[in-house]
Amino acid sequence: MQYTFTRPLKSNDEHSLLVMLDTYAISAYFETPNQDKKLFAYGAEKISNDFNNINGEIIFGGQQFNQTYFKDSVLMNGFWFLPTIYVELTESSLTFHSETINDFDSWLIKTKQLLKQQVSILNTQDEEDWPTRTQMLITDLNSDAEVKKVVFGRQRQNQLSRPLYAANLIMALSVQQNTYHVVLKNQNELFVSATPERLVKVSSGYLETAALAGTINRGLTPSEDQLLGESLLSSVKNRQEHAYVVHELKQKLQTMTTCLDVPETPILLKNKQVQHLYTPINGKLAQYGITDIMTALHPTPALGGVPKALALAYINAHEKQPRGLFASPIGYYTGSGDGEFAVGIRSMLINQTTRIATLFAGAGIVADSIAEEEYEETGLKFEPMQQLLKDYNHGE
Ligand SMILES: C=C(O[C@H]1C=CC=C(C(=O)O)[C@@H]1O)C(=O)O
Repeated sequence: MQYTFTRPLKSNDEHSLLVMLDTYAISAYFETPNQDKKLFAYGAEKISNDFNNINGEIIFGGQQFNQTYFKDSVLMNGFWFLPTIYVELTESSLTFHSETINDFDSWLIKTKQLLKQQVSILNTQDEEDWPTRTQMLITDLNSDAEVKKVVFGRQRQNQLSRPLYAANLIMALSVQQNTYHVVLKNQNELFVSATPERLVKVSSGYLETAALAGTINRGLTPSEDQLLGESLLSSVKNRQEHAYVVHELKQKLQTMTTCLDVPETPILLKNKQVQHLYTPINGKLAQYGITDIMTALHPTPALGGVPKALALAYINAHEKQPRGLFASPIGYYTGSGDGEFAVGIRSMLINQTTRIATLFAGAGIVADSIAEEEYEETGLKFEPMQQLLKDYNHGE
């Protein structure tokens, strides 16, 4: 971009940058799990619902899960934009990029006060028949040898008393450790995710992805937590669920990378509410850019199922609502083919006009899954966003 400069980070920069997100009709925020990078994007020079139709120095956004139309939403049907301004924070520095503004500090000074307005949840609606439908899926998996795994999703709607601010949400997200924090804003819609799952990161020809599938709750004490982790690592059902993901990532990436490193056994990745089986996978890319990898991998068997086509057909036919950006790539890519995409799970869509927050969760179902356990697991997976709606009032 025309104007770019870097300076040391000042103590209130981050706060001001967060508040600025709400003053633009279109904006985005992307924070990595180890917080080594925080990206802020403001305003749009170009917009498209298809990443194939937009390019530029850096593009932010998300792809819809599949072609199923998500009613009354622009964001959820695929939303990509080239920002007017973007800012990158590292631990100690700030880099500002803009096509039109050449004085960052006088732009930032226009920041309004952070507004703090209490929000309450007026009512909550769940898909109460989900365990029954999941039991039907388990029966189908046991009678149809061809379908091995389906990641079955559910949604929960919370009616809120008032609209929410992206800045307050992001501040309140800080309790969710070891996860990406992503917010995409378009007009009256906000998509928010505290996802532990990376789809892919590409940096100077080096690729990092991971298999993340297989879940158990966290313990109340360190020893209980360790026992739960050990039982997850030795669970045949969870190892199978996980192995499908590793196998497919390996297959897809073998022809697209060199020096592909796929560890034999998973380790544990611990979040606030759950712990997962996790296999980090790395490789070198000779000719492909990040969007090629995204297209090849999405949706992995951690979000769709095995075999992919049959699982997606099942999801389309049996989930109650389209997914939109749930379980889809969200993040950014650059003109040189680098970038990072997380997967939009542990997520919600907020419609500021209707004041409905729709929460999303899914679970990998295999033949020996137990419907009630999967219902509990998806309940835990709602928690990061359900908690966020409660914590919102206690934000800064
Ligand atoms: C689909 C979700 O999680 C996926 C990622 C990690 C573990 C999963 C599992 O154990 O089922 C899911 O495959 C979700 O959180 O909504």
